[in-house]
Amino acid sequence: MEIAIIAHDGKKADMVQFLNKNKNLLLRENIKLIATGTTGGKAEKAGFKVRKMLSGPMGGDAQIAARVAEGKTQLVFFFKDPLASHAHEVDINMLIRVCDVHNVPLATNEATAQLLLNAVTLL
Ligand SMILES: O=C(CO)COP(=O)(O)O
Repeated sequence: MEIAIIAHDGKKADMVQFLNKNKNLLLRENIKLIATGTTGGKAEKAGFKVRKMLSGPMGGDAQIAARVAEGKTQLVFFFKDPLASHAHEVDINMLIRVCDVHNVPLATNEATAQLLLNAVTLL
């Protein structure tokens, strides 16, 4: 299963904490992580193997949306910062829309991500 991880700057520390908390599951061989550039770099530093796309503002969200549309990414954890504005808001909304179009589970906060990941452990 390919899982995309994305975090806005104000949520990157939370994402790393979430990844570490769920390390046992996320390091399983059948789980592949992809990420927007900077988020992926942080995850790598924490010891995760991650396929990195471009940074979000440079098109990384759009690249992940394309993988969702192509059926390559099955789950998206997107820790959005609702208190910041983003130059690439259209890309962010496009990724959310593409997940809805293709019925791909998308968590936009940590609590939802944890619930989804708990469900993955039951698969
Ligand atoms: O901007 C982002 C998502 O919209 C995240 O991108 P980075 O992981 O490259 O910071």
